[in-house]
Amino acid sequence: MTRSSAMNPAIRKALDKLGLLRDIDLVLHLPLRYEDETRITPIAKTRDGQMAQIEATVVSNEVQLRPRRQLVVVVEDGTGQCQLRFLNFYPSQQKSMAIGAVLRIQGEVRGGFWGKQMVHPQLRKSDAPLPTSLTPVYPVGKGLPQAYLRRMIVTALHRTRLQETLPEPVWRAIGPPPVLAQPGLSDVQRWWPLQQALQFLHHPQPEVAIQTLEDQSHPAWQRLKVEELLAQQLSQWRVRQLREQFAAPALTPVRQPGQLALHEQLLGQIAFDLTKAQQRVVAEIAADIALERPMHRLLQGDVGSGKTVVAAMAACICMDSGWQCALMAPTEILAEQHFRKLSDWLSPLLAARGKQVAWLAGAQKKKAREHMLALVQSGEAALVVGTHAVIQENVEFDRLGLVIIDEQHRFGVEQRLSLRDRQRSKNASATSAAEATAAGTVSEAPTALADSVQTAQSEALEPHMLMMSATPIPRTLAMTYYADLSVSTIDELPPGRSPVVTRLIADSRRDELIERLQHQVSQGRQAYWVCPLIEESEALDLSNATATFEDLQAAMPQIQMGLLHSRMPAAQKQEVMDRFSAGELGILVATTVIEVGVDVPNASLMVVEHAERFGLSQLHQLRGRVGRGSAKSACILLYSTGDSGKLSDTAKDRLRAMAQTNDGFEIARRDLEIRGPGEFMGARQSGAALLRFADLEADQHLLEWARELAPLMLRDHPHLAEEHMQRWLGGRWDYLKA
Ligand SMILES: Nc1ncnc2c1ncn2[C@@H]1O[C@H](COP(=O)(O)OP(=O)(O)OP(=O)(O)O)[C@@H](O)[C@H]1O
Repeated sequence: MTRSSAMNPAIRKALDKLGLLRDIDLVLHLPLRYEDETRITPIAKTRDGQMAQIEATVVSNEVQLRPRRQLVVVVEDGTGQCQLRFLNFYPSQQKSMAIGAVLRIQGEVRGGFWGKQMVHPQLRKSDAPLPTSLTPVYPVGKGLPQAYLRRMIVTALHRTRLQETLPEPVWRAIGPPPVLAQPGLSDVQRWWPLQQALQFLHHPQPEVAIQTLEDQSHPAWQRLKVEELLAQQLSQWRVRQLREQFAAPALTPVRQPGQLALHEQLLGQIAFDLTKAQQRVVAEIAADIALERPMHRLLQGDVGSGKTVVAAMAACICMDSGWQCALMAPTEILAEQHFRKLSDWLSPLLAARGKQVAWLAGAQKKKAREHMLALVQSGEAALVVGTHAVIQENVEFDRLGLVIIDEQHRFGVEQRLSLRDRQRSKNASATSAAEATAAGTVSEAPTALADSVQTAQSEALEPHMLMMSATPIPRTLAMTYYADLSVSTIDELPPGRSPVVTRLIADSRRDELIERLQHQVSQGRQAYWVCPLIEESEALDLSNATATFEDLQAAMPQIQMGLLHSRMPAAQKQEVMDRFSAGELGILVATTVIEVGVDVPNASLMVVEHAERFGLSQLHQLRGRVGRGSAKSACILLYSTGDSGKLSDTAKDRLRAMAQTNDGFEIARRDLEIRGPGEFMGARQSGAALLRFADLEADQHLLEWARELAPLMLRDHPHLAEEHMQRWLGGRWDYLKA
């Protein structure tokens, strides 16, 4: 598109904001709705609430001062009269509506005591020819006039000749796209060529039912949705293909003669047997990291399903193969918890091999950090656990084979990439030095080492990635935005868990609740009391939690309580957590720092204050802190209706969903329904292309088709596939490569 250099800056800004940079972007900017300006309706035939166009003569025109200053014009067309009201108007407008003027008037008709009325209708000269197609109404930003955008789009449509990227030979093997069955239409009639579909959607003929356009069930819309979904699937497949070109170390455990491998020793050491689901996902991960291309796998499992031990097994297999493993968590509390658990399990086993577990976190003292960095660099730290500190510039690994990221939602895509990219080059040099000293288990296993060194010599190796998430991803999302990841799902809880009972209680019954809680805690149960996050201010957050803590202490003086919030120094946080874990504290008052991963099986009660302020997945995470042992557990969602005296509909939906189900998948599905994919996915999708036209739930049948076609199209028609992605994703394609 050649943009005039004289373009008004506000318009330029609005166009940029809408991503309307090229002709094709304009052509793909489709109407929100349509207005029918093709017909004139006699006033007598207009209905209350209808958008109508009338043509009539002005019979009176006056400025009234009550109830406020307004221009009231009455028009008549021989079948009836209609009153036009303008609250803001220029003298020139008043003039153009002089008595006797014939006008074409468009607006919503309202019936009232004074007869038919239109408020702020649009006016046109009556001698302009009537359009022959419906008038599109486009999404416009601030500063972009609708009429201006309409003209730009007409020009762009005129200039653009779209090559058909989906001719029949492309999809012959899997059959035509399953566009909505329209009685009486053949497949071909339903499958509109793209150019025709776009022309039509911008300027549809008036005889088509507006309903099928606005609910997007019309074949032209279906065509567009298929296009969009296909572009998205193609890009995900491309990401996968690109990644598969990179090389990774094949992590195959090597056992020293006469000694069990680490992962075997770990199994012998933990106090429980892995569930079938845990065994299956360990096997899936082991098979994947044994390959010489980087694993990119999501390990999902509901809260409390036992992901940590699976991560530990993966780490052991990596170390058994002579490579280092890094495990990162989004908060210090969680990272520390992982560190403790993994150190308990593995430190003695690693010590016997001259190796250890290292700890890296932001709040660390300089000396301790330097010591850890040296261990990581020399390879003596076979396992490195920490927060974001693990991916900072100055952390150099000797030979990093596997990165495990807990709660991947909270790590930005860029952070993940930074780790991967730095490591890719680092591994290249580390492995090409044939003397690479591996973790003890393989230092005397020449074949495995020689093999991995050989593969690494010519190419850079990139570590395998395992992302863990306790927010299960609904199937439709997994098929679209996570299509570049392999997924392992722990779909079974460890035995002996009883479901958490969830109750909704109004804040007005707080005293009653405190009384019951006091009774339960005095019987030896432990409880969390969670205070809401106040987004605008961390300070408010803190004072809120502190105030609640003080109130609760005053109300239950004989109960030992602890307070936990994100501003506390790490050591103090740890001390409070330790005392709670050890059963010394009956109640832990906390902000959402405990949301992810905190594991104190003995705690069986949870109160979430102002539950209406939390998101659904977040509530599910919080609730997952109880019900982790065999004791019966309960979660009380305290809600407050605030000044308005009632809850918003979404808050009601969320709280009801929580009370109805404990199933993380069901909760994720409802969360997606309530929030939509953009918010649901948070960081992962910031800036990335979300679907504009297709709807993940409603258009699932089209999605399945696109998913089936994408790999075939890339293989058999790569040029058309490329053209298709360029058309739909344009500049956003680079981001998706991440
Ligand atoms: N197979 C098993 N049998 C019995 N207990 C198990 C089993 N696997 C894990 N556990 C125990 O279940 C609890 C929850 O495990 P873990 O902390 O790994 O869960 P998680 O999946 O990480 O949950 P969250 O996402 O809520 O943090 C832990 O106390 C763990 O020791």
